[in-house]
Amino acid sequence: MQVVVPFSATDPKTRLADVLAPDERREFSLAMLEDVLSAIRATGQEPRVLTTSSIDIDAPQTVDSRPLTPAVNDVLAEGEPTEPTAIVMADLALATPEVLEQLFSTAGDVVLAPGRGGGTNALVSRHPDFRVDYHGTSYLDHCRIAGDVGASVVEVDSHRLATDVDESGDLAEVLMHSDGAACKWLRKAGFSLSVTEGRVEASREQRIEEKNR
Ligand SMILES: Nc1nc2c(ncn2[C@@H]2O[C@H](COP(=O)(O)OP(=O)(O)OP(=O)(O)O)[C@@H](O)[C@H]2O)c(=O)[nH]1
Ligand SMILES: C[C@H](OP(=O)(O)O)C(=O)O
Repeated sequence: MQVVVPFSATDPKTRLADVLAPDERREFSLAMLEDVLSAIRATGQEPRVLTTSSIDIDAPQTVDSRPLTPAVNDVLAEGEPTEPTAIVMADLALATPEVLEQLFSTAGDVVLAPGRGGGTNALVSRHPDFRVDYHGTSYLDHCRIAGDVGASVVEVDSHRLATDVDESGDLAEVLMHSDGAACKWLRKAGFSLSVTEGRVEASREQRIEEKNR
């Protein structure tokens, strides 16, 4: 199986801009990528990163500056017809080898791990004609596309794979359910769990320069 991890290197995680500065978003994205690559390697697979520009990581990488959908569709089109392809997003900071193994070993022409909010956080394609169409309700779109090419679809129901880290509310999930590089990065940056009106959230201690203003 080829396992490909798409990664946006230039201006990643813009939806976290309310809580993280641009450099911090880049660092935090790389920490999540590190966690995802480690979890994939622990399943025995060797991941390849599909990145928008060259990055300094210890993993094979392919640079493709085009948007996500055409870049991934080229990977699917160029794969060996007999070899399954897995696409695993780089912002799955809660991913473990166990849930990835479940994804990789689930039988089906197209195996989808939906994200909360309509996305497709990870998939395996064993069908030569399956293609992706990311963003919006991509989970529903991928079910339809699979149906159109006559591919069977199986869903993997996993909290860890459903939790992609997009918005500030998702940071609490990382602090609660991970102890990897992304969690450590958040703690070092001053984030911790707090409970406000019965809701758990990740709040950040005031930075020293702000306190001194
Ligand atoms: N290769 C590649 N990967 C992408 C691209 N856009 C997003 N990704 C990756 O695809 C996954 C899902 O990304 P999104 O959450 O939709 O986008 P994001 O750039 O991480 O965050 P936002 O700017 O907040 O939308 C993450 O692993 C991203 O790093 C792209 O244009 N090319
Ligand atoms: C790539 C996109 O991610 P989201 O924008 O849902 O995080 C999707 O899964 O379609």
